[in-house]
Amino acid sequence: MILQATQLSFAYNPTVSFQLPDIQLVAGDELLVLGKSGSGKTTLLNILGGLLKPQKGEVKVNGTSLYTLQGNSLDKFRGKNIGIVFQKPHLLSALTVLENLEVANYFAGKNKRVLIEKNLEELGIVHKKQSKVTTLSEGEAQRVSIARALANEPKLILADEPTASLDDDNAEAVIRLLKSQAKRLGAALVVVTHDQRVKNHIANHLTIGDL
Ligand SMILES: Nc1ncnc2c1ncn2[C@@H]1O[C@H](COP(=O)(O)OP(=O)(O)OP(=O)(O)O)[C@@H](O)[C@H]1O
Repeated sequence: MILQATQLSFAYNPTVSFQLPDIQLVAGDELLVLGKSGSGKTTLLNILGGLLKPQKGEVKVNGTSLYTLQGNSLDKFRGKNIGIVFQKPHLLSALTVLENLEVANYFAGKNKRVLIEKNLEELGIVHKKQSKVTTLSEGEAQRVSIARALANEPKLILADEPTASLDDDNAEAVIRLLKSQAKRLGAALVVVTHDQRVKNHIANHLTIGDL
């Protein structure tokens, strides 16, 4: 089992709280998370990614219960095992595209230069590898953040609106890469989206919030 989320609940404050559905994914599984704006999709993804501790329940990734890991070891585990594509790219602005990806490798104790270049190629941005990330368009930066999420060959890939700022061709390339990498790595893939173009590519759907 790659991902096992059980009996999760989370509250930002007494009026904004969520009971979240159980999720079980094995290697190669793909899941699309749907739900209206504000229903808690990003919150769920952050909980699954070890970024937001739930008040109740458990998240197990590849057999490890995330929130039993303390501080540094949770960060290390995340770096090695979980690839997260954020809604807004979080890149290191002083660095180039390639350096951003190499830093991700470095912190996970990996060196995946060949894979990184291949992914950049597939995403149509390999010609930007020496560019500072501040010079990229929104869509290019989004594709770099996808390459970064995949750079450490994670077992769990979590993507929050990964195609939001992309045209049809690039949206297609992104979803193709996420799916092919998940398959190659024996990873599980969870995608949060409103994008109709993505809905047609992932059969397994989960709707959260009031139904
Ligand atoms: N740090 C926070 N403090 C308080 N409330 C928050 C916080 N972050 C999110 N919320 C609230 O929690 C709810 C769920 O937010 P979340 O971002 O998970 O929704 P979402 O389903 O991803 O929405 P969208 O589709 O618009 O991205 C929203 O009502 C939001 O205002």
